[in-house]
Amino acid sequence: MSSIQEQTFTNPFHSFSKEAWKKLNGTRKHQLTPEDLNKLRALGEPLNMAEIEDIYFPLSSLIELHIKHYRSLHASSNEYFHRKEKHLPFIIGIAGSVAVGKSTTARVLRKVLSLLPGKPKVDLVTTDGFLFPNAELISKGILNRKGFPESYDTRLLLNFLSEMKSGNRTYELPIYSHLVYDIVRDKYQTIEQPDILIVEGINVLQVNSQRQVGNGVFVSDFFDLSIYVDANEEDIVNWYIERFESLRATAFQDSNSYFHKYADMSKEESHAMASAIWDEINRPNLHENILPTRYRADLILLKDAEHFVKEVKVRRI
Ligand SMILES: Nc1ncnc2c1ncn2[C@@H]1O[C@H](COP(=O)(O)OP(=O)(O)O)[C@@H](O)[C@H]1O
Ligand SMILES: CC(C)(COP(=O)(O)O)[C@@H](O)C(=O)NCCC(=O)O
Repeated sequence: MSSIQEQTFTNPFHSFSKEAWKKLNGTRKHQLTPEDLNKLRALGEPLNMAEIEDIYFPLSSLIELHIKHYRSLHASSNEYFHRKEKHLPFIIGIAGSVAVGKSTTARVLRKVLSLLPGKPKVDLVTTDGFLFPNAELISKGILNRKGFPESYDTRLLLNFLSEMKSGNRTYELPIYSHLVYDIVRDKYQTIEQPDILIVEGINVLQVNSQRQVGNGVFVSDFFDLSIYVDANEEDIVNWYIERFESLRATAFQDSNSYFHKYADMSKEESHAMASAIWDEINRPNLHENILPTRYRADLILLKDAEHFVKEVKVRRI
């Protein structure tokens, strides 16, 4: 008998080229305006209507199938247990590297899913709100480990998700500001009775370090569907460095920005600084904690060097 290390696994994913994927769209057509598109776009990401129609409309139709199945199972189990419980939110997890564009994927999905029949209420939560405040990271000596598993209050994240899946559907969550690079004091995001909840963050498919806080329960145990946003690492580093330079010229000029001290750097200095942050923090985190979670997802969106999805991998069911 071969050992686990020697065994090869059959690929459980079905791969679709962009061309094949967009043909799945069927007849679904949503109404999105140019203003909608502007609101969805993030710095440095050339999102366009074709990407939404070719990638996200078919994706929303697929998710609609999963939601129908989920609701029908809920109705059947209500009948079986002689209960009349209200449906619980359908929870979607979105993972991937820093700077890969998870937040844009999450925003676009929220928009297209909210246009589905019945106009479901879709809420979006980013796990940066579950980072410990800087003061706490500093006192633990781990400010330079921001984004690593130990920098998150995973217990709170698990508590939030288990409340959502227990029917307690209103919850106040902390908010993280990328501008001040910290949790915002005395400000909260209220999550109230969503039909669909999207949870986006680098850590959402991780299993190891959460063992001691979750009684063997992991964040992804609460997901009904999970997506990993993937790209070549070389492209992700370039996006990170280019974004840092664009932010230097814009957001860092704001005296409230944590990075304001870098506002007057030359382009070369800003490239060197972004590279150093990438090498010290984000690259090790990608290799140690994020990439190893990729094949735990139900669906992988693989992007090309221009940020457009070129391939979709779907776990066979
Ligand atoms: N230092 C910063 N100042 C202001 N905004 C930032 C900063 N760093 C990242 N952002 C913004 O925060 C959002 C999340 O970025 P990130 O966590 O890298 O995830 P992703 O790129 O996968 O969405 C992006 O829209 C990005 O433009
Ligand atoms: C807040 C982050 C950990 C990313 O969280 P995400 O919302 O992508 O889950 C990241 O943007 C970050 O701040 N990393 C630390 C190093 C850096 O400044 O890039």
